[in-house]
Amino acid sequence: MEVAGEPIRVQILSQSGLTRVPPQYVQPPHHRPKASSPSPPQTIPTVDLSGSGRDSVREAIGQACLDWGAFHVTGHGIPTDLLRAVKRVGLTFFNDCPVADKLRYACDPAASASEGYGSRMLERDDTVLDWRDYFDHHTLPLSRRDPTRWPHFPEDYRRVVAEYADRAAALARELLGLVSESLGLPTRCVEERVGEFYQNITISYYPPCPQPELTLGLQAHSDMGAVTLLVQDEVGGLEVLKDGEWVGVKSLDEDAIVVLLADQTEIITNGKYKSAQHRAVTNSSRARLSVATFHDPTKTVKISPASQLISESGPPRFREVVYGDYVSSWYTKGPEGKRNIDALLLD
Ligand SMILES: O=C(O)CCC(=O)C(=O)O
Ligand SMILES: [Fe+2]
Repeated sequence: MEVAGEPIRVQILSQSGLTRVPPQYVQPPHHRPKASSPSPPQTIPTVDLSGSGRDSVREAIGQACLDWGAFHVTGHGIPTDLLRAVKRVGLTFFNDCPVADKLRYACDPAASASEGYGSRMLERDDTVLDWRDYFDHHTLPLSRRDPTRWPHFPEDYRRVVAEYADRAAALARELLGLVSESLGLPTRCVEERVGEFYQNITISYYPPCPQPELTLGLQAHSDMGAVTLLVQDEVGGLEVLKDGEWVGVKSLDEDAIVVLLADQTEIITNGKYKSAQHRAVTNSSRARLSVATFHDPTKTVKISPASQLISESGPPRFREVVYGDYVSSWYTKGPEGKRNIDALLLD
């Protein structure tokens, strides 16, 4: 949707006081969120990384990966103040920066995952739009990191995002180590197959929506890389698919981080662990902010199941893929649940 050549932002729509969402944002009935179910909702598990002994932490991670592909971590060592700060700077940018200033950082609407302030996720313009604006930051490797392309306001924005990026990468490495060990693999097995992290941070802003029952903040997908860390505020709206049902992921206490296994980890583990399908729903009263940190392979890396997990009785389940080809397919075809990883399945 374009206004005078400038792609519109959902926040501007939301603030215009409309009472019905424009048709481009209306999901087909089978994609719409359900009214909350009366049964007590189950939720993703929590793993305390500072818990007693690596054996039990490894076991808890393994079980969470088998059952959900998504879990909260606490005791991870990233200071709560830094988690608070990364949400604060994001929210300040969206709430307090004048639109004209924000648009100085507009991302290139023709390129997928380009850095900056945007709203549309896919290149295709025939898909239903998400009720979301975002700011995407290229953070690792350091050769991609140029904080002058990030907001200048509030004044500690760039320092906070850079500091958080480094702490998140260290945590992602630790988690992939535990994932490897939980499958009986050497600690660095999954990390080595991923190679040097390509890390992006997307701060998503979901404005209040006049018709939350018709829209999605972010359509159902699994993340394409290796592992995603997600910091969310207390508003809530993230949902994970479990046994065919969408389950809400409430924010826990302030230092909890949501971990989502992504598609390349599913391939490397030969499908022993599945990537988590997730989406974001909207609400009519409160804007929501989340900070997603993606840890992906470099585009030239070839990803295939770890040889240690392959045997005569357990043949490879996925064919090898060059990660860059996977990314291109994801952005051109769209996620549609897990169609991109399903396309790699061997008989
Ligand atoms: O905002 C959220 O909770 C989900 C964000 C997400 O899934 C993504 O950016 O890939
Ligand atoms: Fe995601």
